Amino acid sequence: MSIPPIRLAIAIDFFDSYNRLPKKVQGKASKLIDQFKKNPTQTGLNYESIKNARDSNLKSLRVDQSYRAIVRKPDNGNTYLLLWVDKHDQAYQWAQNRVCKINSESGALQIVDVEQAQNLEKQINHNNSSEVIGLFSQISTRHFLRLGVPEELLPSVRAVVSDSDIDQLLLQLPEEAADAILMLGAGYSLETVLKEHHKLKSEVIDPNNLDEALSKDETKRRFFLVEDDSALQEILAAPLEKWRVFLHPSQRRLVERDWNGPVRVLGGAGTGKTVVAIHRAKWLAQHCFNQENDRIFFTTFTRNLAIDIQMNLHKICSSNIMKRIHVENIDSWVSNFLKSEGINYKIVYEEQVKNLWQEAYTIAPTSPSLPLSFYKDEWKDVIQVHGVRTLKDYLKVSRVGRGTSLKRSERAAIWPVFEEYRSLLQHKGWKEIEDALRDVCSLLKNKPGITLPFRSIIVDEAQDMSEGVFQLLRTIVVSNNQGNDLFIVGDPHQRIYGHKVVLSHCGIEIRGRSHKLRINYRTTEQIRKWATAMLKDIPFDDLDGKLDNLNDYRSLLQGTVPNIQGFSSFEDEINFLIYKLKTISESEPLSNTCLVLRTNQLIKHYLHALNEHNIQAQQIKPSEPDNEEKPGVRIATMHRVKGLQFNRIFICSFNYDLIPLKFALQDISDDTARQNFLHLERSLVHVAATRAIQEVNIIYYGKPSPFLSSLEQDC
Ligand SMILES: Nc1ncnc2c1ncn2[C@@H]1O[C@H](COP(=O)(O)OP(=O)(O)OP(=O)(O)O)[C@@H](O)[C@H]1O
Repeated sequence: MSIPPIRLAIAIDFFDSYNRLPKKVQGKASKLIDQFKKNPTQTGLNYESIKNARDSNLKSLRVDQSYRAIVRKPDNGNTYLLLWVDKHDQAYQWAQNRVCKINSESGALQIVDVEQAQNLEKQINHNNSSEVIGLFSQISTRHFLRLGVPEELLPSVRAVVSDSDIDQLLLQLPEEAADAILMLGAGYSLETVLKEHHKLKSEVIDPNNLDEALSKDETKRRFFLVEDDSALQEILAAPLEKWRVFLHPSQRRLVERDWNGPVRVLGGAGTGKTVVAIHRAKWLAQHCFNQENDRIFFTTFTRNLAIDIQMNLHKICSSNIMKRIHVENIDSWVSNFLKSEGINYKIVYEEQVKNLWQEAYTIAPTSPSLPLSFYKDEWKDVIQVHGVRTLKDYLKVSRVGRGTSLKRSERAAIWPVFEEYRSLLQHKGWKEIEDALRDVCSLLKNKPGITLPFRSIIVDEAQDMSEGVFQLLRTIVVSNNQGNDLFIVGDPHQRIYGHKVVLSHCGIEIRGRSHKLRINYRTTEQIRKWATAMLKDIPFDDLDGKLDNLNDYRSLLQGTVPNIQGFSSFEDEINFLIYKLKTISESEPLSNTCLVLRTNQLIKHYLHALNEHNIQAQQIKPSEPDNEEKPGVRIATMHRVKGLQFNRIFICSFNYDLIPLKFALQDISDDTARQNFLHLERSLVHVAATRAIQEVNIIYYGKPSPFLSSLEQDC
């Protein structure tokens, strides 16, 4: 008799439990999966019932004498689920408390720990008076189910009266429901939440149709449907990086669809923006732009980030798909493009033009009397942003956002300094990146015969890109009404280079296609909270002229609050640091720990001190990726750690004079520029802290940073 096709789906938790098995047992479990996959009804497989199971479909299978796998055997049909593997008693205990079933309203397949759900309800009720009306009393049971709340957790959801109840609840909800409850708790209307989760309409759900349930985005977050043996072997061979397979439904919805224009995705640190952008590139290359000459341009702010992206793309894309994805940071692409057109001027940055500014400043008038920093900011924020080339244009241009007002006569008086600076640049054969961007735009628009292969552009770290960059990207990928043209991800709270953009000013219309990611996958809730409190009361834009906030941003991981410790001298701080590093090195490689500092100068001091104490250290240099193979603690500036992650972060020398950087601040005379600088400094701390997976240490000597006192009330 021929066996009807078997379908096997493996739960995300199975892979975790599999990875914890001793190597020998893994081999046996892998053999069992193989057997099971071929024919789950064969006689060699002995399904054992589980005594006192809440879900009678859960059975155990023998891996060897001591270990058991837990599977869900269907009453009918041919879809089997592999759920867990563990030592005999632990596996049985796991199974006794769980039910694995289809949510009657959302249609997603869910695994619920019933005992934990009951304890949660008791705990929430215990904390609150029965007189208080639940936060979500207006919302019907059907709506909650539709948003993915399992039946077993409904009493807990009903009992919620405070934010801290929500925090407890989030840890037990399936992720789609956690996302929805987070939004409701943050004050979004039910309609908005239903719409965002594509649940405005109710569906007819067959609670026994596993195949239908497995096709839902929500189920794909926690079950891997085995369709291809080699993919499964690959997953079992190495600890699984979950982002490669299990996208959150809100991530998957952004990736796998045709968009009829530019898309903008915001999300706090660690919410998987880069992961989404990487999967999006793969999906586009596979499904939309799959002709021989089609290319997708994946760009980001720095060269290091581009290298990381390329490496991660390799993990999920075949070499054929990789051929169609071009990854390069924007400045490098601009420079290479100009070279390919025979234009060879040097593109220069702040450090290289310091002396030129000093020289141009010698001709500054005594009235109005303005410091050099004012000229540099005026150049960056007014003249370059608006592409001003003549005095006539400068007299007309809007200076919105600058704190010091200037009469027309004063503008005219200071103009020669800018002219001088430009002529010094010209004399050296140098240009700033903003001018280079304009040159590329004009070449693309005016020079016949230039054709670029890019059908679509993906932008990561969009918060650090200038309007000049977006104008260029818009020019490269001319809107041809075919959609899927631009996919932009970023987080204005992590802006550390100071460019603010309004996408619509660059011809990029994102209305109806702007989305947000809310669940932080990297860091613990305690660290996320601390890092977010650092930004309290600062208004942040949404890259398109409106405001964004982090009210509905949460982590589902728990840990300890950042440890803040002060010392009376540098030596004392170093002694503490050495003691901590030695302790850490007893249980894990120091390469998982990074020391983060405000300046390059400080890095030298710390490297020297570490060396004196025989602690191996690797500096993560500005223009090189971190070599993971090299042993030793990592050390980097706050700017350099952007986009990276480590188990433990030490932000060192968190001193009064260094954070914010006093010598840079005292140079700034313009009030608005000072405010902006302070915001950037806070964002730098936010970025540094959110690189940590597990632990953040803030250490200082002497007087602590003033940023710490503003946190005391919040954390
Ligand atoms: N669906 C997912 N499942 C499991 N882990 C995920 C998922 N999405 C992202 N992650 C993990 O979360 C971490 C952060 O992801 P990613 O770097 O994409 O976030 P991000 O929003 O770009 O972060 P940042 O803005 O802070 O640089 C990574 O370790 C990534 O592997």
